[in-house]
Amino acid sequence: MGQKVNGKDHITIASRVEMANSIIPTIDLSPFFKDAGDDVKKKAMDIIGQACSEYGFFQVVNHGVPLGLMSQAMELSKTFFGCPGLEKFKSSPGPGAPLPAGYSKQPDHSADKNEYLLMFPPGSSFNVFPSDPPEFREVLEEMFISFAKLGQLVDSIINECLGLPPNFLKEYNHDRSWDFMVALRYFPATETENNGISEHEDGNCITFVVQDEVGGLEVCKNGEWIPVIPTEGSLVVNLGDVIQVLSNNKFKSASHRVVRQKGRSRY
Ligand SMILES: O=C(O)CCC(=O)C(=O)O
Ligand SMILES: [Fe+2]
Repeated sequence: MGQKVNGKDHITIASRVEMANSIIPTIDLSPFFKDAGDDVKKKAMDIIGQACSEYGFFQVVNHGVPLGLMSQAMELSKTFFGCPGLEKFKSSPGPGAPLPAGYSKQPDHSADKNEYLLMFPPGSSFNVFPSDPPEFREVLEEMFISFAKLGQLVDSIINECLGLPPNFLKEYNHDRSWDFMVALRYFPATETENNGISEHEDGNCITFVVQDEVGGLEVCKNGEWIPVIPTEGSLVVNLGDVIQVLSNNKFKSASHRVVRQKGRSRY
């Protein structure tokens, strides 16, 4: 009997260690930007396919979004969210948008403790931009265009990983006018709670996340929460429900959440 208990304990500990060691895979996308051989691309696609089945999440480096632009957007975002509330509310959403484009703060009763600035594609009549910092709008618009390009590449990779007919996802997603981008600031945790965004799955195809060094994004795998460790310059790719359904559940739309740290905002 003693042995049986030991055996059981051993399995429990082993699986805990395995979970703690789980790392969301990082893939180098540079082969897709140059004339690399098909075998190099295939290797990258195999890892992406496996990450999509196992986690529904992966990270990418050499993704084509300029690193200088990413850090500039992050800095400007911190400057904007550091402005007084009255200033920020000058960019509150206008009427009629399907999502609140412009600046919003979660209401006090919400379990999610964050504020955000949401935008649709550059040129959308719904967009509302702050005038301060002055370069913010231009940088956000550039980021948007850069992410849209990366979105096309990732769509084509996922398309091939799933063995869908050529250009299936491109045609399926031909209307890009409802793509949106959000700059978020999560407030520091308090003594009693640390929820930034409650556990959820994204309902779209693909989400890209740039998180600062504070981190806090966690992905659920087999009931365990795996932190997505922030690495400078890398981007997180998160598959949503549409891909899970189109893949017949082969690829996951994983539950994820953001936990806040004490004493620091997270962007
Ligand atoms: O801020 C993050 O890391 C993730 C945000 C998120 O999950 C979402 O906006 O759907
Ligand atoms: Fe999400």
